[in-house]
Parts: sequence; C-alpha cells; structure tokens
Amino acid sequence: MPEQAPVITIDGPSGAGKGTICQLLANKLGWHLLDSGAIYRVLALAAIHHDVELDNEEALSLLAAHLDVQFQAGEDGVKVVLEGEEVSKAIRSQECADAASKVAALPRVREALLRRQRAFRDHPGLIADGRDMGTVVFPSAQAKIFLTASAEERAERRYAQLKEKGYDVSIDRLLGEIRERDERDSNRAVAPLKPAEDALEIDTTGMGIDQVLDAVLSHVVTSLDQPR
Ligand SMILES: Nc1ncnc2c1ncn2[C@@H]1O[C@H](COP(=O)(O)OP(=O)(O)OP(=O)(O)O)[C@@H](O)[C@H]1O
Ligand SMILES: Nc1ccn([C@@H]2O[C@H](COP(=O)(O)O)[C@@H](O)[C@H]2O)c(=O)n1
Repeated sequence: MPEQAPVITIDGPSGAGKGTICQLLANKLGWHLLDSGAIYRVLALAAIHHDVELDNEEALSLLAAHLDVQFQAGEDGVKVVLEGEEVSKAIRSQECADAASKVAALPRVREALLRRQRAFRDHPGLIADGRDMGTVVFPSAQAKIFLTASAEERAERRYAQLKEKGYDVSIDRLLGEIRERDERDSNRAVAPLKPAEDALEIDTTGMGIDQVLDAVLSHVVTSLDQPR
C-alpha cells in the first residue's frame, strides 16, 4: 500500500489569516489545498437554495452526504461550482458565513463531510485550512499550526479587505459578527475551534503576512524533518 501523503493543518478563527497563509504555502510547496470552510459555506448555500432550515440536522446531513460540489483549480484561483452553478462569490457573503457556522455545529453534518475532506489528501501533500483540521480531520498531520489574532485586528483586516472590494461596511458590525462566530465555533459540542495539543500556536496580532509565513515555514520545515 502506498504511503499516505503528508498533511499540514492550519486552524484558527475567522480573519486570522489561514486562507492567505495556506495559499502561499501551497504555492511554495506545490501541494494541494483544502479550504474546508468553503465546504461548510457551500452546504449552507445549498440549504438556503433548497429551503432547508439551518437547524434541521436530518435534512442537512442528507444534503451534506449528497452535496454536488466541485472545486476547479484554475489560473484565477479555485472556482466553486454547486449543482452546475458557479458560487465562488456567493459563498463569501456574510449571510453564508453565518449560516455555515450554524450548520457546522450539527454533529451529523460534520460526520457526513468527513470523508469528503479526507479525500483531498493526495501526493505530494496537502495544506488543510479550517477549524478542526488538526484535531479531528487529520489528527496524524505532520505539522499543525493554530493561527490567532485579536478580534479587533481580525475585524480591521476584514474591514480593509471588504473596503478594497468596494463594499460599504461598518467595523463595529464586523467585530460583532466575528465575536458571534468565534463564540459559536468555540462552544459547539463537536469539533470545537481549539488548537490540537501538538499544534504550534501563533498569535499574529501586529505581524505582517510575510512575518507569519516565515514563522509557519520554519515550523513546517522542522516538523517535516521529524519522522512521525
Ligand atoms: N498577518 C496579516 N496582516 C495583515 N492582514 C492580513 C494578515 N493575514 C491575513 N490578512 C488579511 O486579512 C484578511 C483575512 O485573511 P484570510 O481570509 O486569510 O483569513 P482566514 O483566517 O482565512 O478567515 P476565514 O476563516 O474567515 O476564511 C485578508 O484580506 C488578508 O489579506
Ligand atoms: N473545518 C471547518 C471549517 C469551517 N467551519 C465552519 O464554517 C464557517 C465558515 O468558515 P470560513 O473558514 O470559510 O470562514 C466557520 O465559521 C465554521 O463555523 C468549521 O466548522 N470547520
């Protein structure tokens, strides 16, 4: 049987910089990328499209098991296609983020999405971005990182990102939404947002992207050198 491909997990709360660092790392190493949050967002969008209540665990777990979604890697990043329709932009809305964190709190939904996430593990390696990558989905990962930053700084990052895209947003509202999502993700009964025991925690408050990438790379290089 061929040896399993190595995995690097990067978990943490919203706006900590996981997506940014995972993409840079995947480009640098030439590894595959799993944006697990996108899967929860697509499921939430599918639920909205099909008028499924966001607390209907039975219907949502069925929808999750049969979710018709494709992630198509291209020149401009990853195109997300749900039931034949491109939803790359739609899943980034605040409504979807909020709905994703509600459906993600349901144990049977998480169970139904486990195999789909693990299927991303392929040679030469996988960078996995999420909340429970190091604790639940890939507990045997070669390197685990937990990125954080103060809620205020994460709100400022999100504010700058949305402003640049031309959205008129309020920083107080963004801070409120971040706190609410942190609270729900951290206190759910299954796979709560928390660092794996063997993860390196990096508080990125006040750190630039290059500085964070250097710290992550240094941990990755050391960890990949150590046999597990
Ligand atoms: N260290 C940093 N310093 C300044 N800005 C940053 C830093 N890291 C990320 N950013 C910016 O913050 C915004 C959010 O980053 P990113 O999308 O990577 O966060 P995330 O942790 O993946 O969030 P989510 O879980 O909600 O998808 C982006 O605009 C990104 O460019
Ligand atoms: N492994 C994961 C990834 C995400 N979630 C939930 O989805 C929401 C959206 O995630 P983003 O990373 O795209 O912002 C997030 O708030 C979580 O509730 C998860 O539970 N597990």
